[in-house]
Amino acid sequence: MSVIELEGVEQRFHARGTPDGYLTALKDATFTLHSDPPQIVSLVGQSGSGKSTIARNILGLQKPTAGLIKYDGKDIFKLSRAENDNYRRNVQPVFQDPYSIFNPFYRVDRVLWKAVKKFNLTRDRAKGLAMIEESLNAVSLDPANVLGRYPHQLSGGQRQRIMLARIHMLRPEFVIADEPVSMLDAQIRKTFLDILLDFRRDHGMTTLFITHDLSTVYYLGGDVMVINKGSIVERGAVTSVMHEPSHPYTRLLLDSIPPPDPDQRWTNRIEVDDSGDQTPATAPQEPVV
Ligand SMILES: Nc1ncnc2c1ncn2[C@@H]1O[C@H](COP(=O)(O)OP(=O)(O)OP(=O)(O)O)[C@@H](O)[C@H]1O
Repeated sequence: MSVIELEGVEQRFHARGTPDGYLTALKDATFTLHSDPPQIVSLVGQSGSGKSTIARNILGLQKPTAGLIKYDGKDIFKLSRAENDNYRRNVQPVFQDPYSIFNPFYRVDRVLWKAVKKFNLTRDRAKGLAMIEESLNAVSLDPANVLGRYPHQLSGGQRQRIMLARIHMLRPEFVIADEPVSMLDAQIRKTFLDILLDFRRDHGMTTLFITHDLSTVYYLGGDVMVINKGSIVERGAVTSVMHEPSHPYTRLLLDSIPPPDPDQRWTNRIEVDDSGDQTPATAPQEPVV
């Protein structure tokens, strides 16, 4: 079992126009994420509340100005090279805009082949291709339909699912998902959330799911943390936090959205048809590494 622990994490940025020249984006953030049992923990808060800062801190993209982030008891900013490689494999991001991850000049295959190579999944091309195809199928993408295409030839939902296929190949312990569905329509959004739920059930992945959308939090279930102006003000099971919020800010947040109607909750899985919405791939389907 692995654990990510945040202990008193603070993130300050230089900022003009503030009394002391700083903006405190995150204050005393303290929480844990466990890989066993796998869990979905949503982090919800308004724009500017510090959600992405937490994601960037955990992913090691931004070193906090105070406090510690530990992986299995070790400061993630002081890991040995081997430990750091292990951390990077086991803590994978999904961002809001997958387009920025893709190089527009390369076929999307490259993102998947790079993962095979970087994390040494196999040296055998045929096995690598089999892994890629299996992972694309696992996220409801038809390999014949997406391999060989360039990023602009795929929809936003397909690009996001390529990132999920990459995660499926790597089987990390933790997924840090920063507003991954906010640019997707309702149908694709649901498909994406179902895949994350499948990953937890089938592959034991724990997800920190960052969102400002409470209906998404309801759908995912699990735990929710509420963040307000850089402080985590509440954490608990989604049902109890949503029905009996203990912090005034959570009540305010809940009051600011229309109450979810349980009868309208998504219950049935939607099969996505990827066949009709794209131009055919003309490029040969060779791996680009
Ligand atoms: N690199 C930076 N330099 C200065 N200020 C920053 C930097 N990154 C974030 N901030 C500020 O820190 C605060 C928290 O930002 P953050 O991106 O974490 O919020 P958020 O909750 O993810 O917002 P959103 O939902 O709009 O993405 C904001 O006031 C933001 O302007």
